[in-house]
Amino acid sequence: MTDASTTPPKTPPPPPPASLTYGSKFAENPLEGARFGAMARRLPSVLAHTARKAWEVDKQAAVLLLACQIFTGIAAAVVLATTARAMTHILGGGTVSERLHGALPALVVVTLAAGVGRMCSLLSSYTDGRITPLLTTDADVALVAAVLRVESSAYGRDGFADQQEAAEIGVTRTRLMVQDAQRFTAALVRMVAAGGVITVLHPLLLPVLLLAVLPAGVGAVLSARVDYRTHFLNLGDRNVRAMMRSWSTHARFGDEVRANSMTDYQIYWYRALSERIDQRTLKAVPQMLRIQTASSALGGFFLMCTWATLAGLAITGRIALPIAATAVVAVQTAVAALTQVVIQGAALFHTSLYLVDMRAFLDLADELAPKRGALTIPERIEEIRIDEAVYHYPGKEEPAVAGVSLTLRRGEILALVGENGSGKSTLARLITGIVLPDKGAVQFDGINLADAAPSSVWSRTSLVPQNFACWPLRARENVTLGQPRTHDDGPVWKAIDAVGMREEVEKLPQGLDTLLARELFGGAELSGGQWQRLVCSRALYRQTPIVILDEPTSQMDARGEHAIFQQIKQIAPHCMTVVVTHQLENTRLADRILVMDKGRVIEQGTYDELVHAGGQFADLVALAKDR
Ligand SMILES: Nc1ncnc2c1ncn2[C@@H]1O[C@H](COP(=O)(O)OP(=O)(O)OP(=O)(O)O)[C@@H](O)[C@H]1O
Repeated sequence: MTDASTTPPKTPPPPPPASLTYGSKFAENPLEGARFGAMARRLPSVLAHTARKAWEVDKQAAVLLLACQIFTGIAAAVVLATTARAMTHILGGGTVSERLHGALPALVVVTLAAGVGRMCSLLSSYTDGRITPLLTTDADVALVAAVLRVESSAYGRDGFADQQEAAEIGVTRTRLMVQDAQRFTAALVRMVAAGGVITVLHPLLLPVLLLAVLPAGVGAVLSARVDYRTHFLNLGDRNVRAMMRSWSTHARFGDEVRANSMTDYQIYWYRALSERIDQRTLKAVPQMLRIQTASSALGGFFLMCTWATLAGLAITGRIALPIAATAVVAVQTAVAALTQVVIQGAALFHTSLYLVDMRAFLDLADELAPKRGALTIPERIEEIRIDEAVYHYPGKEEPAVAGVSLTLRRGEILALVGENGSGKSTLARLITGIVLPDKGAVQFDGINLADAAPSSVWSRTSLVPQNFACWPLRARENVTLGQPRTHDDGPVWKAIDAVGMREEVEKLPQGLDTLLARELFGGAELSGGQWQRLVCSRALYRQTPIVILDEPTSQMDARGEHAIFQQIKQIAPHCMTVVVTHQLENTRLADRILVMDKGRVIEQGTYDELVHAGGQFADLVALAKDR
């Protein structure tokens, strides 16, 4: 028996993942309100786009694909027309052997034409196999390049991540683009051929036949709409789920997850989010069933009407028996082709929706690419000047940097200090030209960064960011990344020596050639501090006139930190150095310290001046000592 008063309270269940809904101008599903006609009108442009893309990546295969489509149509027409001739003989007068003998040439032609048709279909699959991987890579690379080229501020823009996720689906769908287009045009060509033959046999058959297939077309388009709507509603959740999956299953964060007993919650969270996505998907299933049942029933009814019309025409003697027999084959061919036209047309339309998302994202990325000037920053820079710079992050009311002015000269070391969120990293980003101020200006030797080519600006800067990437590349590339000079390892070792990492790198299984990713075959892993030293060595290797170090030694031991600050002193005369740090003792080496608060500079001076000034800096130094 348990005493209720001593039973520990039951832990409440964890909250479900936050429900993510669009609340922005991207909240509009482009399909809402789109009509059947508008969708049908889109198909030619999708076909033209596919053909253009196929032509760009493999001209030979594109021509072969086109030829196959034309020959498929010709073969289908020949099969049907020649079947009519064969039927005339088979159902005509004479003995069986005489009738067969008469029909033989036509039957040979039918067999040959059918063989050509089959051959064309095989060749089409072959060309699709040649074109599709190239097209997919093209789309994938275009997407990665577009994301890499946008202004950094775009990442924080409303809806950017979701639009990127939608575009990613577009890349996946590119795999189906050629196949859908090829199947659609093959069916269209077969349908035109069969339709032509049927019209020649009797003009009444074609309209009845069209009625039989139209419901399937409408059904397929409606299904595509339901499917896309589900996809659209799930977009935000899927985006977060993908991020969560990548973080929670990454080896690098494995310890944090386990030792903080996050595992069960993460699984619960992941499952809960997946179930929410599933619920939306499952909601669409009965809708799909209703659409398909209605379209099949209607289509079946009209098909019966077609057969009844044909029977009526034959019974009343308005078409001869051999013609009626040919019409049976032609109707069957046309029904199959028409069904394929509508199904493949809907599939193509469906794929086009995702391709439109991809195109829209690429256009957006284009729009968000730097629109700065083309001026070149000289190799040697004497002065950085910031005039009343203000910067707001998208969606934030308070500016992260609220009117900062400063001048930094060659040979100077500037330290930025202040409490969390005071705007130090943002000011460092402004100095590096990663973001441009909303108001005011940042100038390198009189050149406003808004007028300079970004690549020219960044070829003059080295940045050790607060959160750096541990690139799964070889040790050498981790130093030279962004500035590869692989013909000689001398400068690489010099940079590695400068951060005191030679021994560790030499001990790696393949030295500089070691892949720094434990999770990949043959890879090795560094400690947090060793990674940070390597990132600092990259900044030293670049030998640029501007060096920005945002908490560069936060993970280092005393020896590492000492080595880095020695290096900073050593390179300082040749460049302008900005160090963001919370280790106030380290600011002693700075020529000037800027103390930031709420995006403003509230104090500045040398260490000795500030420590005796009785301001925030002195307070922070006192707090650091009072531990
Ligand atoms: N990418 C971002 N998007 C939106 N707001 C941001 C972003 N980065 C920073 N901020 C906001 O800008 C303000 C200044 O941030 P910043 O990173 O410059 O501060 P900091 O002084 O470097 O802080 P810390 O000492 O914690 O590194 C903060 O209020 C922060 O929330």
